[in-house]
Amino acid sequence: MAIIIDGKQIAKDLNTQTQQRVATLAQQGIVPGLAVIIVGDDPASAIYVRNKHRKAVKLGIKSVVRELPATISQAELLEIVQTYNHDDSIHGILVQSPLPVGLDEQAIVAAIDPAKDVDGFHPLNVGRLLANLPGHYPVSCTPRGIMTMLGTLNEHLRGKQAVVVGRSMIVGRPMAAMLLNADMTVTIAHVHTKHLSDLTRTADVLVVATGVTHLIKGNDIKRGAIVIDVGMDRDENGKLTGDVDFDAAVDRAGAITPVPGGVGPMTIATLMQQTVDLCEWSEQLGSN
Ligand SMILES: Nc1nc(=O)c2c([nH]1)NC[C@@H]1CN(c3ccc(C(=O)N[C@@H](CCC(=O)O)C(=O)O)cc3)C=[N+]21
Repeated sequence: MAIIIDGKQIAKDLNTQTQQRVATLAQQGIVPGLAVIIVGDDPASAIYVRNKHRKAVKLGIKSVVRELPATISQAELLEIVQTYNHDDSIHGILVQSPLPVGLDEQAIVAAIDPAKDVDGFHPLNVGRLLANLPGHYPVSCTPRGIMTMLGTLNEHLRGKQAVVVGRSMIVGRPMAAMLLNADMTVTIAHVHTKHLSDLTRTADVLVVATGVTHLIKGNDIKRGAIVIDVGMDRDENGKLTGDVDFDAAVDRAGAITPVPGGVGPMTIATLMQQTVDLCEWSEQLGSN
C-alpha cells in the first residue's frame, strides 16, 4: 500500500505558517492584500472564488473580490487591472479563469504588474521559471504546491525520471520546468503521445493533469512511484475523482495523492503563501 499524501493536512500546515507570517507583518503595520477579479457568472468559478476569499480572510489577508458582468469590454477590464496595479494595499492580483468569450485572457494577464502576478501566469514570470533564474518571482500555484508536497516525502529527486502528462500553461508546462529545476529528467506527454503507458511506467514521479477521468490505470504505474493526480473530474455518479484510477494505483505506487484532498487544497494554500511572498518581496522583507 502506498503512502497517501495528505494534501489537506499539508495545506493546513502551510496555512498555519502563512498565518504566522501575516501576524509578523501586522506588527509592522503591513497587511498583505489579494484582489480576485471574476467576470461573468460561471457557478464553479463563483465557488472557487468564495473559497479563496474565505481562506484569505481567515489567515488575515485583505481580500477584495471584484465581480464584473460578462458584458464588460476588454478596455474596461484592463482599466480595472490597472487600478489594482497602482493600489499599494494590493500585493496579488488574480483574474479567475476561464473568462467569457470575447475577452483576451492573455492580454489581460500580460497587463498585470509582474510583481503582483499571484498566479505566476505573466509571460515574464513564466520565462524566469523556464530559465530557472535566481531571485524572487511568483510561479504557478498548482505545480508549486505539488513541489511542496514532494518536499514532505524527503525523497531524492535528482537524476530520477519524471513524466508529466498534460502540457497546459497552468500545470503541465510549469510543472515540467520545476521538476527540471529540481534536476529531474523530465518528459512531457500529452494527447498525441504514442505508447503513453510505456512512458508512464518509466516514471519515478508521475504527474497527471489531463482532465481525462481515470486515464492512468494501475499497471501504467512503476512500482514504488510517486503519483500526483491533478485531475478534478466527475465520475458517472457525479462524484469528484481524478485522472488516476486511485484504487488500482494505490497498490502499485509508493506514494499517491487522493482526489479530493490532494492537489486542490494545496493550490489554494499556495496562493495564500504566494500572496504573502509578494507582499514581503515588495517590502523587501523575508526571503521565502
Ligand atoms: N486565475 C485562476 N487561478 C486559479 O488558481 C484557478 C483558476 N483561475 N480557475 C479555476 C482553477 C481551479 N482551481 C482550484 C483550486 C482548488 C481546488 C480544491 O480545493 N479542490 C478540492 C475539492 C473541492 C470540491 O469538493 O469541489 C480538493 O481537491 O480537495 C480546486 C480547484 C483554481 N483555479
